[in-house]
Amino acid sequence: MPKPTTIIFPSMDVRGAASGGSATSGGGVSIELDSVTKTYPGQDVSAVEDFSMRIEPGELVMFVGPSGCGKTTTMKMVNRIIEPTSGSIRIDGQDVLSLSPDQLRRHIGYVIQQIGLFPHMTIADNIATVPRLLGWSKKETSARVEELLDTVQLDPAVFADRYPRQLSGGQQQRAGVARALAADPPVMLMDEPFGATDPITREKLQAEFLRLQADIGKTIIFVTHDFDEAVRLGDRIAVLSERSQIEQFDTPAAILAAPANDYVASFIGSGAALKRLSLMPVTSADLSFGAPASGGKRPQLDPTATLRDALDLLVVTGAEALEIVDADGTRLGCLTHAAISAALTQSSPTRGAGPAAGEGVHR
Ligand SMILES: Nc1ncnc2c1ncn2[C@@H]1O[C@H](COP(=O)(O)OP(=O)(O)OP(=O)(O)O)[C@@H](O)[C@H]1O
Repeated sequence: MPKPTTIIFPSMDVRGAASGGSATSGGGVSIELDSVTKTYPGQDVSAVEDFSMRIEPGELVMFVGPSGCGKTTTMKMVNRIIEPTSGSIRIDGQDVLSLSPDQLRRHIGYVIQQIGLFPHMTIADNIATVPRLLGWSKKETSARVEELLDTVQLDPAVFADRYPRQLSGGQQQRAGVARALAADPPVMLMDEPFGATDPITREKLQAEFLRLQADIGKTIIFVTHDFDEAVRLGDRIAVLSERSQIEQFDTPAAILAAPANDYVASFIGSGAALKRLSLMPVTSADLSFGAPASGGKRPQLDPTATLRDALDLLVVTGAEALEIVDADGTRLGCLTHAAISAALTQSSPTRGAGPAAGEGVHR
């Protein structure tokens, strides 16, 4: 992949030179917001007030909160679609207010719910927009377009020359992600990117996105209304209330195990224990090695499955225990209801701590 013509985030200079040009080589950079406030003209109350947060390179941070709490305003100040009233924002240590907004936006991927593909341009031309603005050659640009269409699982032979209206909602969303990744930006801002898709497409896009992020390791701010989406995707979740006040900022496992207050607890909703089990691999429970009880055959589960999968299987089959067996057929032990309950109790992390051992199976 060609290198951007202008490097605006200092550490990207080093990484860009060393990357050798893979499709997904960018890595991420830190984002720091320091006492950021936004008061819209004519408004008495700020939409965002005194917001401070540091996001580590390569981290995927979810902003969750009710409609109107200031999630989008906070996020859009990072690429200066909205200008802060006061405070500072640094990307890779560099003050974004010192950069030209156009330059800044070419180095920050942006994906929104409405997708924002240009309707009169083909999918290939849509994806090529930023590389062209950055002065990449035709050959480099078309190679990049093809590579990205492959990355988001849209066959270039089928989709490159189509127009957005000739794609399904989920396909358009994938093309939107490809366009945001075109110039390999170190930072991505995603505003309810999967919000308009049906539940099945949404789950598929989330799974694809997790696989992609495991490779590309961008620094991502991802806005969602959906707490379950935040749990599934986020390295950390910021639960926000009015004026973007941070009620809790921690890993999904830590928030589920120890919500900071009633507001956060109400946001988690029912089923916190089940949500936590979906973050824990079966191997985080104590597996026992006794012989199968009544000689009957027990249902089997792969060690990559979660404790939530295990509980589902126990309930559906009515079995008293499951056998955990790896892909080579080696028996790792058996898993009981009691062991699942014990794993849940033992793994309760203290507030502010990282994920408990074995949690975080989604990444
Ligand atoms: N251009 C604007 N002028 C005045 N007020 C605005 C403007 N844009 C947003 N607001 C107000 O700022 C507050 C925060 O809006 P924002 O869009 O950031 O919230 P949000 O949490 O992203 O909401 P949603 O989840 O519904 O998208 C809201 O009260 C909104 O009405």
